[in-house]
Amino acid sequence: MWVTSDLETALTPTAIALGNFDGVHRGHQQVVVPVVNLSKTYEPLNVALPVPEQQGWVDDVTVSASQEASEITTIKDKNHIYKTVVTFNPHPQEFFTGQARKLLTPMAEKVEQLRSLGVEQLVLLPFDRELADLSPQQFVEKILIEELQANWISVGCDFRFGKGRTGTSADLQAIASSFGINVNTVPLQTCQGERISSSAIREALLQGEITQANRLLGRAYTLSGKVVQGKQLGRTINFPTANLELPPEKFLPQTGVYCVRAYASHLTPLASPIPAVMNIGKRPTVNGSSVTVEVHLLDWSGDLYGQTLTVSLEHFLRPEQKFDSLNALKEQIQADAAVAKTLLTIKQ
Ligand SMILES: Cc1cc2nc3c(=O)[nH]c(=O)nc-3n(C[C@H](O)[C@H](O)[C@H](O)COP(=O)(O)O)c2cc1C
Ligand SMILES: Nc1ncnc2c1ncn2[C@@H]1O[C@H](COP(=O)(O)OP(=O)(O)O)[C@@H](O)[C@H]1O
Repeated sequence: MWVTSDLETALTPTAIALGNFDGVHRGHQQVVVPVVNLSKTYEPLNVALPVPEQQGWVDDVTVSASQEASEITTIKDKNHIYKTVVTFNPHPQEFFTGQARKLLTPMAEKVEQLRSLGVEQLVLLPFDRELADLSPQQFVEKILIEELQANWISVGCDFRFGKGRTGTSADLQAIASSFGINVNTVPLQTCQGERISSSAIREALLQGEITQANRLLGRAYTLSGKVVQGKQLGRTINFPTANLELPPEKFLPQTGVYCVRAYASHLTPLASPIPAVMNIGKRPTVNGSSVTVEVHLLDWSGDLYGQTLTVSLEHFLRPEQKFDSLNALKEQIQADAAVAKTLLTIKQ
């Protein structure tokens, strides 16, 4: 997938899903998938082809700008409409409040999720004063049509854009149609009567309602990070734990103990996760001070330091407790592991 924050290097013409898409949840997927599924025979409305000078191909979860320039020219095809997600960076709310937001899908995870849906390009519009001041008409004309040569646009029905968030999805439809461009407006999606939204997923995660969060997401919530050193106490109680270093902006669920599946690409094919237990918390038993995320892989041993480990959350098991001794903690972790094995075996 091609990732760019520079409009001059965007691949055009485009079919665009427009929005913030934090979480890439089931509602977001309803907006993005029609773009991906757009018929291959769809005729481009225009064929102007500026050749990009910079590149940022992302073939795995790492966002980088290190690939070969020749790759762009290889796939550039004047009859091809690039299936594109256009989003804002930083999030407009972050720009206006100056406060960083915790994210369900930090950039690397968002890229991976969109890529797995079949998106070919992610355009990260730098959200600055100039962009914030564009009227809805100017935003559509300058950004979507002139710069990105949009042929087709998909948005959620609650999408707002342009100066002061004055533009609605109906305005987008009216403006775009004056240029002969169709807008697909997706109604709000619900799941068992509840609206699917990033806020509902955050709320469920904060309550430890993992099944509900996963249902709204359409997949299991994941945490992904590099394995770093801890206090090396785990091995002394026969429960070594891989300590995950997460992006600082990653949204964390309620603290406590979870039943998870662990994926490490260097160890197992992605299809074969390793059952595991995880603790998110301050570890009061050992007088820990900061929140850590630690994973013990069941019936497994090996060296994980420096590797990237991803865990998918399956069940919340219990809140974190302060035990009188390491031995008491060890007995509880044994019990947690037994419950996790049962839960994961039943589900498989
Ligand atoms: C499944 C599981 C459950 C845990 N539960 C608790 C707990 O209830 N209270 C606590 O203080 N620490 C808990 N921990 C964290 C341990 O205190 C921690 O893994 C141990 O101190 C070793 O950490 P280290 O190897 O990073 O030094 C748990 C860890 C795991 C893997
Ligand atoms: N089953 C396992 N689950 C997690 N880590 C394991 C396991 N077996 C071995 N390890 C290794 O042990 C390390 C954790 O040991 P631990 O004593 O808890 O040290 P630390 O405090 O540095 O995490 C992991 O980072 C990994 O390299």
